[in-house]
Amino acid sequence: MSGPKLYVAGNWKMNGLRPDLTQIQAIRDGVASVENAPDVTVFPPATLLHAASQIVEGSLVEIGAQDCHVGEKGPFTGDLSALMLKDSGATTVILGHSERRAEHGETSREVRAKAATALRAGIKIVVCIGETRGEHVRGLTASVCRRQLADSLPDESTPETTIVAYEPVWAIGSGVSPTTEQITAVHEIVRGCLKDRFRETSGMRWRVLYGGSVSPANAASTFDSPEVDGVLVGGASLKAATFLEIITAAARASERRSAR
Ligand SMILES: O=C(CO)COP(=O)(O)O
Repeated sequence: MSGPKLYVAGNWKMNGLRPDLTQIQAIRDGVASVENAPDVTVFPPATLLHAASQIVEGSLVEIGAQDCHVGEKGPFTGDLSALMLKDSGATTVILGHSERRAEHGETSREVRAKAATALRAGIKIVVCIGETRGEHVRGLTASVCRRQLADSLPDESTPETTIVAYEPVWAIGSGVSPTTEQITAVHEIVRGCLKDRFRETSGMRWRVLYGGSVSPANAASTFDSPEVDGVLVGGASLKAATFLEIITAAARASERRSAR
């Protein structure tokens, strides 16, 4: 299988104070000793971006941010621009996370505009999509994901700059996750949309991540799906030891894949 290199992302959400930077150090050092390590990006809160970026400088680990403003600069009190994030050392930004869609009323249209701004600023993007429990139960998963993807991704997206994360809202922080087959089915839909939209032959160059209650206990089975190019981890990324177990599971999975 010759897909992209596996990718493990840790979304710290609104967690982390300066003493927690030791976790970033431990992740950096741990990744350096994992053979066939995946690409790893940690997304701490904005207050830690600069310090975290300095810690990972010259290492295999990158630092990302969790949101940006749609504008480049101006009178937007309390907001952060993509250029500011880049200036603090972030290489990537998560956009359209379901927590922002739900709590800040972010629409896919806004996500797409933010994504275009981030790409113009030279920042990579992780665009999140995923259905709610109600939509899942009503059999709307495929249509919701298709629509969110179409509306959230800017035309400027490329496989090098853009990652899609499928995060079913009902799986986030719940300890419940879809079966590997369910994840595979949605990722196939996502890849099909990417293939059609960007006129590619297979869609296999794009990274499609799974997120939602990923843990050391289920990471290996998640990577059993050849459609999974990586994971977006919330709670289990806060402690380096736990996050490194997931990173190691990704490394073993990439070895199994290349042996096929
Ligand atoms: O929302 C998530 C990552 O962006 C997933 O969070 P949990 O891993 O805590 O379920």
